[in-house]
Amino acid sequence: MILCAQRGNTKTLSHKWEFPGGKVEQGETERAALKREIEEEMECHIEVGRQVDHTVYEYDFGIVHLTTFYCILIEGEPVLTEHQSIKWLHREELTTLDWAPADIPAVEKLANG
Ligand SMILES: Nc1nc2c([nH]c(=O)n2[C@H]2C[C@H](O)[C@@H](COP(=O)(O)OP(=O)(O)OP(=O)(O)O)O2)c(=O)[nH]1
Repeated sequence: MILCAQRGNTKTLSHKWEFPGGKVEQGETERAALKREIEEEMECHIEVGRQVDHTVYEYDFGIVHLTTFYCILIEGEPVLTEHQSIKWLHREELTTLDWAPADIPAVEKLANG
C-alpha cells in the first residue's frame, strides 16, 4: 500500500494530498533527502527504492521539480506530525484523492500499475 499525506490549511496547496517528502538540501542526493525527511516528518525508517517519476510543475508560488520513489517501511510506523492526515491506499484507490497538481503524473503511473 502507498502512504498518502494531506497538507494542512496553513500551507501552500492547502488540503491537497501529496507523497511524504520534502526539499533536497545542498550537497544531498534525492534519495538521502527523502530518507531524512521521512525520519524527521514521519518518525520512521525507510529504504528508498526505484524512481517512479520526475515532473516539473509551475505553481503561482514557484517551480517544483518533483521526483517520486518507491520506498519500503523498514522500522517504526509513520506518525502524523506536519500533515493534517495520512492514509495508506491501494494503488487503484489513489485517484480518489485531491492531489497536488505536480503529483498527477506519478499518481497515474502508480494507478495504472
Ligand atoms: N513533499 C512533497 N511536496 C510536494 C509534492 N507535490 C508538490 O507539489 N509538492 C510541493 C509542496 C512544496 O511546495 C514543495 C515541497 O516542499 P516541502 O516538503 O518543504 O513543503 P512545505 O510546504 O513545508 O515547504 P514550504 O511551504 O516551507 O516551502 O513541493 C509531494 O508529493 N510531496
